[in-house]
Amino acid sequence: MVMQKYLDKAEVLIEALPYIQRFNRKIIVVKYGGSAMVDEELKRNVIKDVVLLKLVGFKPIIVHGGGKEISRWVGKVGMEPKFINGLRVTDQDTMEVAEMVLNKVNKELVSLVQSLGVKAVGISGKDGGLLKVDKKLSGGEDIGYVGEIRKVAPKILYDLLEKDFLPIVCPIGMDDEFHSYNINADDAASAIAESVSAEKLAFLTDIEGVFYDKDDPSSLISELRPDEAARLIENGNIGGGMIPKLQNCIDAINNGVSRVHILDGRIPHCLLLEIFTNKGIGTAILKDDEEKFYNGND
Ligand SMILES: Nc1ncnc2c1ncn2[C@@H]1O[C@H](COP(=O)(O)OP(=O)(O)O)[C@@H](O)[C@H]1O
Ligand SMILES: CC(=O)N[C@@H](CCC(=O)OP(=O)(O)O)C(=O)O
Repeated sequence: MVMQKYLDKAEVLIEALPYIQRFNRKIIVVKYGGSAMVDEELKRNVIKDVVLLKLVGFKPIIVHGGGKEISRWVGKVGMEPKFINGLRVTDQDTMEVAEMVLNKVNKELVSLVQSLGVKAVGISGKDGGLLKVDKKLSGGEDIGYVGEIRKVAPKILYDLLEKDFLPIVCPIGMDDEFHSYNINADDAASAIAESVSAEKLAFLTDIEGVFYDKDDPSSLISELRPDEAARLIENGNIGGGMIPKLQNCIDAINNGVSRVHILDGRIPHCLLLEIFTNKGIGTAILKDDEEKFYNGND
């Protein structure tokens, strides 16, 4: 019985080894969404996986959200959270709360990584001029201090990676006048992944992946090419926050990121399962010319 347990572990390791070799020294951007930060145990497990990726030689960068936590604090100070097309309407007061909360989440993640023995540095998109933004409108409507990323200056990330730090980025940027802007964390993650030509971009969210029918969990799609993903959006198969997420996946894959995944961050070790096993989980967005692994199953 005990022996079997170790044999199983050895099998897992043997399956993982080619992936460890293939991705050694490669950059993996992990977008860790607030919806997959529901409790401390879950957070610790997700961060443990990212730390492991670092220890076996990958170069992970975490880009995190915290939308739920921002809404909680906005409510605490007596304001009503408001969203238009998935983006938070961000007036001056909301911006202040959002920046405070995202910085708090950022440093909590830094503490977690450090507690697991890896050196981390938490920054926002303001640091080193990482994320330069313009004001973003939603369907022509002014939604306040919401940023559209115009330019990414990844030098700060390369410098941190070179010095062996794990960078943890929160989605706040600055415009040319040095005002702070709130950025959707999916936008920040894909822009950062593109700017460093990441090998992988993984979105950790609160659903198993992309469903063909948004109300039918048995309709999970394992692999999608950019044109298929665009068609799903056009045809109305996709709703809510999954629309900008999938659009970000398409943009990332069309702009130099080799592989993009949407994973259920609530599944223990979802990142490791996706990266180190042949089967994978969630939804992978493939390049146009990449062969599908699950031919016919979608
Ligand atoms: N076709 C679909 N497949 C999967 N999820 C979908 C689909 N259409 C809408 N959704 C919704 O999108 C949500 C994920 O987006 P969002 O809540 O913005 O995630 P996050 O907070 O992690 O960025 C899911 O929880 C789900 O309710
Ligand atoms: C402009 C905008 O909507 N910004 C987001 C930033 C945080 C975020 O995106 O967090 P999740 O990934 O957890 O959703 C917000 O204020 O909620």
